[in-house]
Amino acid sequence: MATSYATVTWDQLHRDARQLASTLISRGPFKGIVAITRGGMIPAAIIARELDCRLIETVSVVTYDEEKMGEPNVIKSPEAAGDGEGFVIIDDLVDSGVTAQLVRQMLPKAVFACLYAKPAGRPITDLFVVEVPQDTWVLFPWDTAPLFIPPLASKSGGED
Ligand SMILES: O=P(O)(O)OC[C@H]1O[C@H](OP(=O)(O)OP(=O)(O)O)[C@H](O)[C@@H]1O
Ligand SMILES: Nc1nc2[nH]cnc2c(=O)[nH]1
Ligand SMILES: [Mg+2]
Repeated sequence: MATSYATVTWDQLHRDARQLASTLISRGPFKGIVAITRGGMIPAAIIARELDCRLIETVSVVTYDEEKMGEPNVIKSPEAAGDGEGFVIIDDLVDSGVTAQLVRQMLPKAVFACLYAKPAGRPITDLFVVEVPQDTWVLFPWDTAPLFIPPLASKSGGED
């Protein structure tokens, strides 16, 4: 169970995806992108725009039910990417690295890149943007909504 949470805003995610794209430029050109659904799809769309890449394949791996980890289950394979040659795999993050490892086995010649990496998954990546502590759960913009917080001085806010 995570001991803390890190919230990523849309702005931050966009900046981090652009930074990943600028690093990927020197590893390309790429024939296409393989997005790991669902979390990799928005980062992949931003990177595809920056790299002027229009061939996007997906691979669907179901590993987590909310914060609970289970056995990874591949429900769609990345047929169009062959053995991965000329492709870059994009995900939002690596945590244990189980999802990344499974996809790398399917696409051994692809480059693997993600926005955020926890220490256990970091060695499986070729590229990532920000390292996150292992016990922190990353909250993505699609997981969250702005919430009203009462002022400290209000009767219902602040100290109990
Ligand atoms: O390194 P791991 O421990 O395998 O965890 C990382 C994976 O977990 C999350 O996906 P999730 O399975 O929650 O599915 P989603 O992308 O559809 O939300 C995240 O998007 C990564 O794909
Ligand atoms: N949203 C989210 N999904 C995950 N899947 C595995 N680790 C994480 C995490 O830190 N945040
Ligand atoms: Mg995912």
